[in-house]
Amino acid sequence: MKVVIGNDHAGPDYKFAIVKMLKEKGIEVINYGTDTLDSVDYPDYVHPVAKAVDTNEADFGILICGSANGVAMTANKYQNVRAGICWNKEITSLTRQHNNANIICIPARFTAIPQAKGLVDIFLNTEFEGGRHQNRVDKIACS
Ligand SMILES: O=C(CO)[C@H](O)[C@H](O)[C@H](O)COP(=O)(O)O
Repeated sequence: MKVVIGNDHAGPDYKFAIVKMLKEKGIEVINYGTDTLDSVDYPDYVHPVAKAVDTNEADFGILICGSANGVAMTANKYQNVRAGICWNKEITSLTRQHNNANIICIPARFTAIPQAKGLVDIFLNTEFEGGRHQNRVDKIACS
């Protein structure tokens, strides 16, 4: 499994903890996020992640900003990206099971680091259910 990760200044510590966890599990992870707390513009760090997922260079993406809204809005501009904002376990499971999300967006300013690590673990280990949900996912595209 190949994972790409991006974050703005709200998320370096979250990113470091998540990357460490993934590497310990033997998962390949590429860091496109900023590594400092200096203020940046989140789209600059989202586009490389979304492009990698959109083109199937990566299996999954992880995006982190303060509220998760900005990174999700940017990533969902890409035709093959389904980015969902995840802040608890059940929402995270459903985002995979029902929506076949390929990018998890984590609100760093509204989750703790251990919680965020747990959500990533759930996201990467939950299967899409298909069936009626496949029909709905197929209708997301606007053209
Ligand atoms: O949450 C975000 C975008 O949805 C970003 O993390 C921004 O940082 C957030 O909008 C707050 O901005 P600030 O410059 O960190 O105050």
